[in-house]
Amino acid sequence: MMRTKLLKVYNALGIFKYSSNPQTTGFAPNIRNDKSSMVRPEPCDPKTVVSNAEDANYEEWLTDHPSALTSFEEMMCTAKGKKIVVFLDYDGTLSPIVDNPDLAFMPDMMRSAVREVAGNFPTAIISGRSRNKVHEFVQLNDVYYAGSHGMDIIAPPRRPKSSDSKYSTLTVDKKGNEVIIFQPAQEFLPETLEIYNELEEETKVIEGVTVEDNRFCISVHFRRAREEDYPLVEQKVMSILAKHSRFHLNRGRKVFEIRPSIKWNKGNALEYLLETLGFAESSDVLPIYIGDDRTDEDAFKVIQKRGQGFSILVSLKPKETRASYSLRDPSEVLTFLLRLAKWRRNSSSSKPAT
Ligand SMILES: O=P(O)(O)OC[C@H]1O[C@H](O[C@H]2O[C@H](CO)[C@@H](O)[C@H](O)[C@H]2O)[C@H](O)[C@@H](O)[C@@H]1O
Repeated sequence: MMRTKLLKVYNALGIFKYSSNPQTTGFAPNIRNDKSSMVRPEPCDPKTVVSNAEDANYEEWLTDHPSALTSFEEMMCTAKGKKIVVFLDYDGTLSPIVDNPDLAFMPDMMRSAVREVAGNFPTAIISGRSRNKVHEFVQLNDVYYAGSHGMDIIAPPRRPKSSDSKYSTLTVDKKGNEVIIFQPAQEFLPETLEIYNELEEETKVIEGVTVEDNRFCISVHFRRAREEDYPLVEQKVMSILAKHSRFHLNRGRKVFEIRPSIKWNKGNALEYLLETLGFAESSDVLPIYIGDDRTDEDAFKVIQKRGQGFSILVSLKPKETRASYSLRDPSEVLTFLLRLAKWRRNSSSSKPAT
C-alpha cells in the first residue's frame, strides 16, 4: 500500500517521462512477466523505479479492469446458456502494432484461433481499415466484416428495422450466398476521395508520413515521422479539414483519422450486426467485444448500455476506458480466443444426449 502511494508520488513528479518500457509487439513473451530471464537491475536505478511504478499502476488498474484470462472461468459462468457473439477489432488486437501499416499481417496462429472461434460462435471483425483490406489480412470467409469503422458492413440478408434501406444493397458473396452490404456514408465518397488527394499532396513533403485510403475514412499515419514534425502533420490535417465541414477528426495510435460526421460508429455496427444475425429480440445474447483503440470505446459503450456482454480492452498501460476487462496484447488475445473455443467444445461435449 505504502509502496503504491510512493510510486504514485514518483509518477506525479513526472518520473514516467524517463520510461524505458519496451512496447511489446504482440507475440514475443512479455518481458516484464518473464522474471526468470531478467538481469536483476539495481533497486535505486531510476529505470527500475519507473518500471516498478508502471507495474504498480497497472496492477491497481487491473482491479477495475481485470484480466479476461484470470477472470475467464467467472466470465464463462455468466455466459453459460447464452448466445455468444464475438466482435474483434483488427490492428493492435489481432495483429501487433507495426511501423508500416501495410505490413500489419495477422500471424497464422491468430488466424487459426479466429477460425476456431468463428466455427463455434458468430464472429465479426470491426475495423478502421477498408473492408477489403481487412479481409485480405484476415483471409477467412466464415467471419463477418465491417470496415471503415463500421461504415461498410457485409452481413446476412436481413435488414434491421433501425437501418435506412437506401444504404443497403442486396448482393451475393464469393460463395454465392445472399448478403447485404450496408454503407451509410455513401454520399460522402466523392468528398472523401477529394480529401484523400489533398492530404497526399500536402503531407508528401513530411518524411515518414503516409496517407491510407480506408474507403469511407482516411488515415494519416505519422508513426514513422520525426517527432518534431508531429505538430506540422496536425497543422496540415487541420487546415484541410477546415475546408470540409461535413468531416471530423479522430485521434488513434499515431494516426489522424478523418471521417464523415455521421452518427455511425463501431457501436452502431455492433448493434447492426446483432440485428442482422437475428439476435435483436433475444434477451440471452451475450456479445464479447475485444479492441485496443479509442474508436472501440463506442462498442464498449453499447455493451455497457445493454447490461449484458463482455467488453475487453487490449492495453499494456492503464487507460481510461469503458471496458470491463483487459488483455495486455495480441498474444493474450490469442490465448483468450483459444480458451473460448475450447470452452465451447468442452461444454457442448458434456451436454447430456437428448
Ligand atoms: O480499428 P482498427 O482495425 O484497430 O484500425 C485502426 C487503425 O489501424 C491501423 O493503424 C494502426 O496500426 C498500424 C499497423 O500496426 C500502425 O502502423 C498505426 O500507427 C496504427 O495507428 C490502420 O492502418 C489505420 O488505417 C486504422 O484506422
